[in-house]
Amino acid sequence: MITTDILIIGAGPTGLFTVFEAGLLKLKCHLIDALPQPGGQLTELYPKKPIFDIPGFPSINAGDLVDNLMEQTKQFQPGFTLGETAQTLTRLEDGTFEVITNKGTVHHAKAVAIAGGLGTFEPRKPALENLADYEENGVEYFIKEPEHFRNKKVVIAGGGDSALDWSIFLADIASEVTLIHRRNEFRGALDSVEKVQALKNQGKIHMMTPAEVIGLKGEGKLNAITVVKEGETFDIETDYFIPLFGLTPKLGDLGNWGLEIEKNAIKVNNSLDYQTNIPGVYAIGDINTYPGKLKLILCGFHEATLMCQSIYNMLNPGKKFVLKYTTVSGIDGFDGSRKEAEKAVVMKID
Ligand SMILES: Cc1cc2nc3c(=O)[nH]c(=O)nc-3n(C[C@H](O)[C@H](O)[C@H](O)COP(=O)(O)OP(=O)(O)OC[C@H]3O[C@@H](n4cnc5c(N)ncnc54)[C@H](O)[C@@H]3O)c2cc1C
Repeated sequence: MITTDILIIGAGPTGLFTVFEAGLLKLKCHLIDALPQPGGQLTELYPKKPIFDIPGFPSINAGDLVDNLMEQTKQFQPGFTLGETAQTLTRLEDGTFEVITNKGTVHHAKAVAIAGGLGTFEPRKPALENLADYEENGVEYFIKEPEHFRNKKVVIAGGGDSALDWSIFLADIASEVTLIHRRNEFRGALDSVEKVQALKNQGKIHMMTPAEVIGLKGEGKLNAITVVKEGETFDIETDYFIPLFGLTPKLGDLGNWGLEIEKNAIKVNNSLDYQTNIPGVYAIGDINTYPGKLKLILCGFHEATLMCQSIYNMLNPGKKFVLKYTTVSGIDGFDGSRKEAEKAVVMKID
């Protein structure tokens, strides 16, 4: 069992920043995310897109922002359960919570922060008759551990950034990489398309376009796929088939936790602390709704900050807490008044 002060469901930017704000208050955090890596939409949907509305950064790539957030959380040593979905929430008699994931991991926490964004991202699956027979038996929708594919034959299908980027990455790891797309044009970044083209020319990636996977074969485990290309049907031997057709966001199990839901989002008390109708359960970032809600990264950061203050007060009733700033030294330009400044900036918790 994993025990923590705040269990954060969702390791997107909002969940990650919560770790920092909670850490300042000496509250320990553990994060669960359905995806195999942190970063939420930023990592999964637009890692290379620049963002222009993060205060202090005139422009920052989404992937770099996630790296920075991870760096910022490090000092508070959060725990991570990645690649698992929070499935059930139970409020125990003493007011604490038990959350169990789809893989049976049990978490115990004093407060729960749902930072689930648009919900879990469900992979779009190809319409293949016996697909379910091969899921986790050769058919994969996420690449959690690239080493898993070392010296294996891999077929990737898709025309977006994920399909291109993983084809490039696995070209150096797998014994054979085949990229199949039903159109001749790819939707991904030009740079990635050029890299794939170069690897194709070097014989490191086989590219098949326009082509489509129409069947899966193998006794118990996948060992071949059937492809149709320009009217011709043939089999390709492979160890893995990885369709990367994008992800669909779903509120999923969170919708069955007794939370007040409005238009696929969790209703919160915005004027105070983003608490839901279940005391001790909060919803922050894209997943919540209240009058005037804006689905922006900086709004998630703000909500996380107010929520942490509320959780601190809930867990420490009557304890005086003076929040000031996080910097204690290096304030350039302060001389005569520096003493006063330092007094003001020390975090005082008790
Ligand atoms: C193309 C695009 C461009 C954007 N550009 C900007 C921009 O320039 N500026 C800006 O401010 N915003 C932008 N946004 C919006 C921004 O990405 C979101 O506001 C932000 O990602 C919200 O962060 P979050 O942490 O609340 O949620 P998310 O980033 O969605 O992260 C939520 C995480 O929770 C996980 N999760 C959900 N349910 C569960 C569960 N039951 N169990 C386990 N894990 C779960 C998900 O897997 C996900 O990783 C953009 C969005 C898109 C799609």
